[in-house]
This record gives sequence, C-alpha cells and structure tokens, in this order.
Amino acid sequence: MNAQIAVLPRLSLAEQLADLAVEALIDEAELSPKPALVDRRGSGAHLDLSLELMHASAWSLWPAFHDMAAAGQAAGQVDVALRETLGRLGREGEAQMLAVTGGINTHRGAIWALGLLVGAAALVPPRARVSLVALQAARLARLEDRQAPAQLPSNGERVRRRYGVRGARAEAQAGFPGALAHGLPQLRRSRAAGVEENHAQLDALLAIMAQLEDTCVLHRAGLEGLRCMQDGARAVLVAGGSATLAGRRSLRELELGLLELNASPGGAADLLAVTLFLDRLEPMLGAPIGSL
Ligand SMILES: CC(C)(COP(=O)(O)OP(=O)(O)OC[C@H]1O[C@@H](n2cnc3c(N)ncnc32)[C@H](O[C@H]2O[C@H](COP(=O)(O)OP(=O)(O)OP(=O)(O)O)[C@@H](O)[C@H]2O)[C@@H]1O)[C@@H](O)C(=O)NCCC(=O)NCCS
Ligand SMILES: Nc1ncnc2[nH]cnc12
Repeated sequence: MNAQIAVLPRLSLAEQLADLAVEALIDEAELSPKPALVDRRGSGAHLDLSLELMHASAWSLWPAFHDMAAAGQAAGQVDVALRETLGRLGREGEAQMLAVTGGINTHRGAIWALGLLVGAAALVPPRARVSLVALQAARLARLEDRQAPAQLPSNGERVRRRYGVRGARAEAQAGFPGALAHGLPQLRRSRAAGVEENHAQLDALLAIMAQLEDTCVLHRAGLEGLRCMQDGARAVLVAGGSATLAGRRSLRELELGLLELNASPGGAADLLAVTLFLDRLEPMLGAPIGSL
C-alpha cells in the first residue's frame, strides 16, 4: 500500500502570520549567546525570566497575533478603526501573556511591534516589499487609539521624560528603523560573508544594540548602561563580528559589563524578533528577495 503522504491543509493568511510572529519570538529567545538576555544558557540579567517562560509567553500570543492579522485582512486599509481593534486585541494579548507568566512582563513590547506588523502584513497587496509592510505599520502606530485606557506612566514613559529619548512607540511610528536599517542589513551582510546563521543573527542583534535607545536598559542602568550597550555592541562588530575569536572576546566583555550594571536590552531583543519576522515574511509575500 502506498504510504499516505499527509497533505497539510493550507493555512490561512492569519494563521501563517501568527506562526511567523510566534516563531520569531521563540527563535529570538533561543538564540545564544545573547548578552544579558534570556537564552539557552540562562536568564541573563533577569531574576524573573527563563527560556521556558519565554516559550510559554510566545505561544500564549498566537491567538492575539492571529486575530490582529485577521483584523488587518478584513480592514484592507490603514484606518482608526483598525488601529483601535489592534489596540484592543493587543491589550487582550497582554492579559493572556500575564496570565501565562504569572504577571511577569516578557513580551509587552513585542506584542506592540509584531501586532502592528502582522496587521499591516495582512493588508498589503501581493508581492509587496517588507518596507511597505513597515510603512503601513508605522501609519497605524501614528493613529491615536481613543479606546486605550489611561495608565500610570510606564517604565518607558518615565525614561523618555528623564532622558529625552524615543522608545518603542516612536520606533514603530518611524517604521522600525532598528530592524529595517540595521538588523536586516547586518543579517544579510553576515550571511553573504559566509557566517553561519546563529552568528549572523547575533550580529544582527549587535547592529540593533549599537544604535538603539533601549528604554529597558535606561530604566535599569541609565545613560551609563546605554553607553555600555551601544559601545560594547559596536566593538564586537568592529572586532569582526560574533563568529570571530576577537569578536567573541568583545561579546563576553559586553555581557560582563551589562550584567555588572544589571542592564538588559529587552528592546533590542524585540527588534531582533522583528528582524527575523520581516526576513521570513519577504519570501511569503513573493517580493524579489533582498529587495527590502
Ligand atoms: C507602546 C508600548 C510598547 C508601551 O511602550 P512604553 O515605552 O510606553 O512602555 P514600556 O512598558 O516600557 O514598554 C516598552 C517596551 O518596548 C521594548 N522597547 C524598549 N525600548 C525600545 C525601543 N527603543 N524600540 C523598540 N522597543 C523597545 C521593551 O520590551 C521588551 O522588554 C520587556 C522585558 O524587559 P524587562 O527589562 O524585563 O522589562 P520590564 O519588566 O518592564 O522591566 P524590569 O522591571 O524587569 O526591569 C518586554 O516588554 C519586551 O517586549 C520595553 O519594555 C505598548 O506596550 C502599549 O502601549 N501597549 C498597550 C496595548 C496596545 O496599544 N497594543 C497595540 C498592539 S498593535
Ligand atoms: N530574550 C530576552 N531576554 C530578556 N528580555 C527579553 N525581551 C524580549 N526577549 C527577551
């Protein structure tokens, strides 16, 4: 008898985009060795996080990402109604995440970033470039969510006021330059140079860290922590990247410096997940590869 070849049912667009978002979060968490972040070695600068918790958190967000993508597909355009639906679904996703993590904030920033992007990806035409997806996500982020409940100032809000820096909201409203202008180009440069995938992704994270105003780092370690992150990440890349011995030495120095300051680049980690999401979205959209 012929072996029955399992014919997987075609996934809907919303299911494919939710899969891509969750996979990006899991692959980001699994990537090692990331400086002062949760990875396969341990919890970095976090007493309350673990790799298992990051996995559970990522999976808990699949329904929210699915519904956000479905909302974008149904809307077919960027408008206030879609922005407010995404806001509501994002808050529901946050509640689901907190229920699974026991109240620990694992992916609050990632829900915002990837929620906007799956919604935008679902409304662009076939063969659109990822830069158009990011532009549509930025347009959504710039719209006011009148349904958003008043909240106490967040960690990000407090450090934005104190240091006059941007943050997650501004990064989205600018079209995720940390990923489009830094993470993705570095990922592709390292791949083109023959660097194996794990280190190409680490190099992408370092390119993001070298320029990001990460409010997690500022919240925990102020400007000293931000300089340690940016200068240390740049030093690894200047030394030849994470795949070289000199680069690995610099990477270890960066991690020790961040751990000493109790600084954790959670924002950069989110933008690495955005980078991985956009990198994998591109072939799915059918645009010319590498066209950004
Ligand atoms: C727009 C929101 C993201 C709120 O942003 P805001 O800056 O006002 O508030 P925060 O709560 O501080 O969230 C910012 C999170 O975004 C990540 N981030 C930081 N800097 C940047 C940056 N420059 N660019 C992009 N993203 C950035 C970061 O998130 C990750 O780190 C968190 C885990 O790290 P940790 O240090 O543990 O964080 P804490 O637990 O807060 O600190 P400790 O107490 O442990 O020291 C985790 O969130 C990662 O994702 C920042 O934390 C958005 O949340 C919002 O308004 N949501 C409401 C619902 C909504 O409108 N959703 C819309 C969906 S389309
Ligand atoms: N791997 C990670 N470690 C710590 N915080 C994070 N936020 C998002 N990803 C993270």
